[in-house]
Amino acid sequence: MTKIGVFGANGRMGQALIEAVEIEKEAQLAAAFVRSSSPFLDTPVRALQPAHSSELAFADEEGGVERAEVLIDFTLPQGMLTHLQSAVESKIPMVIGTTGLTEAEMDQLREAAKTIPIVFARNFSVGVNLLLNLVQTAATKLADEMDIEIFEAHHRNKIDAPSGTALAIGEAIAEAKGWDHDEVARYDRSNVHEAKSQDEIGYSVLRAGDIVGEHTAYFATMGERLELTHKAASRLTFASGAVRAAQWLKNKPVGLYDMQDVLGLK
Ligand SMILES: NC(=O)C1=CN([C@@H]2O[C@H](COP(=O)(O)OP(=O)(O)OC[C@H]3O[C@@H](n4cnc5c(N)ncnc54)[C@H](OP(=O)(O)O)[C@@H]3O)[C@@H](O)[C@H]2O)C=CC1
Ligand SMILES: O=C(O)C1=N[C@H](C(=O)O)C[C@H](O)C1
Repeated sequence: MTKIGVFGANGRMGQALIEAVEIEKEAQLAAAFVRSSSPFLDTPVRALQPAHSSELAFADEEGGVERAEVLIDFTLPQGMLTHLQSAVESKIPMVIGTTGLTEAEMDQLREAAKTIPIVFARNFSVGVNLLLNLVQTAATKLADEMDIEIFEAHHRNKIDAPSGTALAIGEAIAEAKGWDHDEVARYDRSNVHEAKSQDEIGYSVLRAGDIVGEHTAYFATMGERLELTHKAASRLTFASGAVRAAQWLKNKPVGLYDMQDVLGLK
């Protein structure tokens, strides 16, 4: 049995995580943390999740992390870093799915992984983690003159863009090509008045309605086009992956892992 603490428990992913823990027989919800200022503080988890089986109430994130054997964070970068500090102080392993981190914030995460075991992934679905391998195959096997573009679509409330997954796909392609991702990433063509070059990775973003998460990598040349697409139909997909990662991480040595480590895809 793995006792799990969820930060941002009232959020979209927080709610999906509570559901995923409930479904997993070998996991138990030890704490559902919200901000000190949250209107949900001290209200029963059942108020948001009527099917939840325990008497647990939403708890203040500023204390009590030691109730959990593994902590899970899908919040925002600033919140995640505060939660990470609590995890490090209490030496509790942490699964992190928060996206939109700057390089400096990533450095703090890497530093924390010298003290506690961490799984950090910008997408916890099995399909996307396989896609990261498939795009590397496409990038190395297809002819050099391919145009490479990445498209992502998400719900209207997503804040960061391009999505963490889109960037992970681009970074995987750049690695396979031997490119520096920062040098080849093209986020905006509105001021580029010239033809597309084959040594760049273009990104495009759509935000609309309730789209859970869709990603396509395009490899295109004259006469043919390969499109590799993943579509998530439910947040439970990511949440179940994160719970699986938490169970996997529980007894692992200190270090930084990703979902490909959890799934054995490396
Ligand atoms: N890696 C993956 O597979 C996936 C990653 N994500 C990522 O997860 C994150 C959350 O997404 P989602 O659930 O849709 O977002 P929501 O806005 O629904 O939830 C965010 C949660 O974080 C809390 N929060 C925000 N800021 C802080 C802070 N400074 N301190 C403490 N808590 C804070 C919010 O609390 P409050 O309500 O009080 O503001 C809320 O509970 C995003 O970064 C998203 O990209 C999402 C899906 C899959
Ligand atoms: O914010 C979301 O919703 C999602 N975020 C992740 C990302 O930025 O890639 C993963 C997933 O696509 C959903």
